[in-house]
Formats: sequence, structure tokens, C-alpha cells
Amino acid sequence: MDNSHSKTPFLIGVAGGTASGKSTVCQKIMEQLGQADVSDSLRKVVTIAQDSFYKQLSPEESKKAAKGQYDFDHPNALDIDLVVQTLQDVLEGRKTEVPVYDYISNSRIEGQFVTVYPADVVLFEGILAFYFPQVRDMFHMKLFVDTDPDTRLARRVVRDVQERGRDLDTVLNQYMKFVKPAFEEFCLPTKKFADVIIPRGADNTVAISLIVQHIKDLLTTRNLNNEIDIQHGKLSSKKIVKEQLSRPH
Ligand SMILES: Nc1ncnc2c1ncn2[C@@H]1O[C@H](COP(=O)(O)OP(=O)(O)O)[C@@H](O)[C@H]1O
Ligand SMILES: Nc1ccn([C@@H]2O[C@H](COP(=O)(O)O)[C@@H](O)[C@H]2O)c(=O)n1
Repeated sequence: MDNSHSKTPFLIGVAGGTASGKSTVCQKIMEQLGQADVSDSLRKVVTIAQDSFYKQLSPEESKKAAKGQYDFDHPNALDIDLVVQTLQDVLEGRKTEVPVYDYISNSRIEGQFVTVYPADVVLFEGILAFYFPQVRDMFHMKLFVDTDPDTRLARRVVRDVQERGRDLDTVLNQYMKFVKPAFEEFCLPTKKFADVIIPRGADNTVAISLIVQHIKDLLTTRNLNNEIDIQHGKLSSKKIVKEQLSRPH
């Protein structure tokens, strides 16, 4: 079966500190593009999280991670080759499989993957989304979610304790030892690569509406260009427009 999509998706990178609201902003963008309740195989807007690409840990590293003593915020913690391969597949319109990550065991769930189907808009979000030049250069648009550090720490504590099964001491030690210094060394300096900085994250409804309108304008222009191509008899573009019309908005 040919799983390739005839068109390059619009690839958006979303960076920002831990708990700045990156995934919430992506969710809002998907909702405003009318994609929140569309089934996976039909959706035209997809979000991929950088967290799916953490390297597998050795038994020794796993023990450290369980005590909050493993540095998940350093660029070396990521399987960057897999990120690049995945985004290349996405850009070339191929269906791809992304590992499912479990924050309780600090590892990928063996044998479990999420299928990412070819889409029109793909968001990739993570603290280091702009850190690696080979990844950064793939994005057509780069957003940096800029949320006050105290707010981020407060949210992170609640999230890690309530959703990731961590105790308060471990969360705070990990934050002071790894998360905060790595944010300052690896994440914050990448803000300069952003096309749009979103202060206050998902609370910034004006910024999100403007971004969504821009995406809609780009998609409309592209579709119009495809229609013009059809009038010039380019069969491949005709196929694209037919696909777009037959997929839900
Ligand atoms: N604007 C907001 N107001 C209140 N809580 C928020 C807001 N944005 C995010 N959160 C909460 O903060 C936590 C982290 O948000 P999330 O979007 O997952 O951040 P990130 O993807 O940057 O780690 C989540 O529990 C989320 O529900
Ligand atoms: N097993 C793990 C993996 C990652 N983390 C932390 O997640 C943060 C990045 O995710 P955000 O959604 O907050 O951007 C990062 O700061 C890691 O410290 C973890 O605690 N455990």
C-alpha cells in the first residue's frame, strides 16, 4: 500500500521551558483548526512530542532516573537520529510510527507506537525543539512559548506529583540540579530562533488566533496554487486537491 502523501506538510516547531504550555498551545492550535475531534487516520493536523524520543536507559541510568538523578534535560538524553528520521518521514509524506513514552518507568513502552499519518500541518513540541540545527532547519515556522519561570515550576510540581507519580522532594531536587540549569544553557538561548514568541502560553489567545489565521492563509494559498496547477494539467496536484476535498475539515 502506498502510504505517501503527495505534498510536504507545513512543519511547525514549538519550543519553550518545561510546563510553559507547549502541548496546551499545540492543542489550542489543533482545536482552532477544527481538528480536535478528528480520528487519527483522518486528521490533517498532528502534534508530535519530543518526549517520545528519549533514549532508552541502562539499568544503572534507570535507577538514577527513579531518584530524579538522571539528566533528562541535557541534549544527550535524546535519540536525535530518531527525531530527524521521523521528521524526514513526515516531511516526505510517509506514514511513520512514534514510540509511546511512559514517565513512570522513564522509558518507552516496548512494542507500543503511535501511528502518525500524513497530514497538512505537523507540530513538533519540546524543550529542545530548536537546539539541534538539523532539526531546527526543518521547521517552516518556529514558536517559542515564553511563560514565567515561577508559573512553570508551580505547574511542573503539580504535574509531576499528580500525573507522573513523583514525590515533591524528588521533583524539586531534579528541578534545581538539572531542569533549571539546562533551561538556561540549552533552551532559553534558542528563543532567538523563534519566528513568534508567545508570552503567557495558552493564555495568550490573541497570539494563538493570529498564528492560526496565518496557518489558514498559508494552507488556502497552497490549495489555490494547486488548483492553478490543475488548470495547467499537472495530474499529481489534481490528486492532492481531490484528497483534500474528501478529508474532513
Ligand atoms: N494557561 C494555562 N493555565 C493554567 N494551566 C496551564 C496553562 N497552560 C498549561 N497549563 C497546565 O500546566 C501543565 C503543563 O502544561 P503543558 O501544556 O503540558 O506544558 P509543556 O508542554 O510546555 O510541558 C499542564 O498540567 C497544563 O494543564
Ligand atoms: N522520564 C522523564 C522524561 C522527561 N522528564 C522531564 O520532562 C521535561 C520535558 O517535558 P515538558 O513537557 O515539561 O516540556 C524535562 O524538563 C524533563 O526533566 C522527566 O522528568 N522524566
